Amino acid sequence: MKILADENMPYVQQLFADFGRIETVNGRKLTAEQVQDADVLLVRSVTRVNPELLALNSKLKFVGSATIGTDHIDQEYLASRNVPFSNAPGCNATAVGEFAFIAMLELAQRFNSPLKGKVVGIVGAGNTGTAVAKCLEAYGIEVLLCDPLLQQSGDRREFVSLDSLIEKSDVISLHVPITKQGEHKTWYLFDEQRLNSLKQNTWLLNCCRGEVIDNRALIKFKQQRDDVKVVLDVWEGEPNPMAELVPYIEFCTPHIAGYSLEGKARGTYMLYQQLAKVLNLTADKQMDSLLPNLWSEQLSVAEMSNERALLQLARFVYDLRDDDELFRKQFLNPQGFDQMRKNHTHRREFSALKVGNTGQTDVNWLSNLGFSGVEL
Ligand SMILES: NC(=O)c1ccc[n+]([C@@H]2O[C@H](COP(=O)([O-])OP(=O)(O)OC[C@H]3O[C@@H](n4cnc5c(N)ncnc54)[C@H](O)[C@@H]3O)[C@@H](O)[C@H]2O)c1
Ligand SMILES: O=C(O)[C@H](O)[C@H](O)COP(=O)(O)O
Repeated sequence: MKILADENMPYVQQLFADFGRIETVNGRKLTAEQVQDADVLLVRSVTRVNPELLALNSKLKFVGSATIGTDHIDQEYLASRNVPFSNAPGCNATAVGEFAFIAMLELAQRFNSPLKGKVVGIVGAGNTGTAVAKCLEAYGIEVLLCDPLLQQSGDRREFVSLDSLIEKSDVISLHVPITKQGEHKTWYLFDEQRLNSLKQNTWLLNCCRGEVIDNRALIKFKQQRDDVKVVLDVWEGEPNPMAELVPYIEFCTPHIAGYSLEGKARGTYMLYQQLAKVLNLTADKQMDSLLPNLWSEQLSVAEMSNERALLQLARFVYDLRDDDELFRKQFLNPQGFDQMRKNHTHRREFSALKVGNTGQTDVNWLSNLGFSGVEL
């Protein structure tokens, strides 16, 4: 069996070698010729799986995408050909949640305006939106959720409309899939009009898909509204973000919010399990065996009395400033965006770090934030 896999998918050899012969490819440049004799195709978000890509292949038994998003997959077409498909829902949700939380702490530090006391609106309350809410609520931040689809489906949480969220939130974090049709379509959800409705000093973060914000409108808006601060992990027209937009953005990253080591491993592992199920193969490998040990270091936090201390702890895990600096240097280079993604040093999730308390202050809430807690 020939397994064609994106070269940026970790742990493919460890997990899939028993199932067949693995060939790794550049997912962005994948051609129909390369795919023609594959039995299994494992992709990431940069590969458009559509009739053109599969035109020469008549033996495909499974397509897997190690991602949450599925907008790059023509699922109807796969179904019409009876090719089973699976993505990896939730695989990197914790990574995105922690990324957005860290970005908010960075903004707070940069603008000397504490996160504590602000109201954060989350648009899209699925896996990643819920993961951000979990971090924020652990820290005692008020969270508003907008998700009309979940609301209609009977989700028992409290929801608000998008207009109300915009009106009440100091910070807005976007966590919707990209959809081009229907009542709740998200393509340019934040168009010129909606951007203009943001209240003074709003912070806007986009960690879902670039086209949820009209990036041209955002340039125009930022030219008038320096009070609004923006963090972008995703960009309209990736891998070529609009150069004029970058100077207006506080923290720029190349679509790596979900790039924790755990998140990527989980993505590959979920496909391993799905392929085994579809082809009736034995999946006896464990995900934990893939990951390096937790940090041997245990950080002792005698007290966590101010936001600066929390930011220091978060920076120990992931320093967003490094990725932002690199982005500004490299995004205009040919292949710059993709190179940054390919060479990204996967960060660990909060759970990889044990925090112990030698002081009197109660820091147990750090466990709710995701750190491995240790009582001392
Ligand atoms: N930057 C990254 O690295 C990264 C990582 C993971 C996911 N993503 C993107 O984030 C998206 C969301 O991921 P998720 O795991 O939270 O997905 P999810 O499916 O668990 O949740 C998305 C939620 O958005 C809601 N939604 C849809 N349209 C909406 C609208 N118009 N207004 C409000 N809510 C709406 C849905 O009802 C759903 O509950 C993915 O589809 C993917 O495109 C990006
Ligand atoms: O949808 C997702 O899961 C993310 O956008 C994903 O992390 C993107 O990473 P890629 O597949 O492009 O490596």
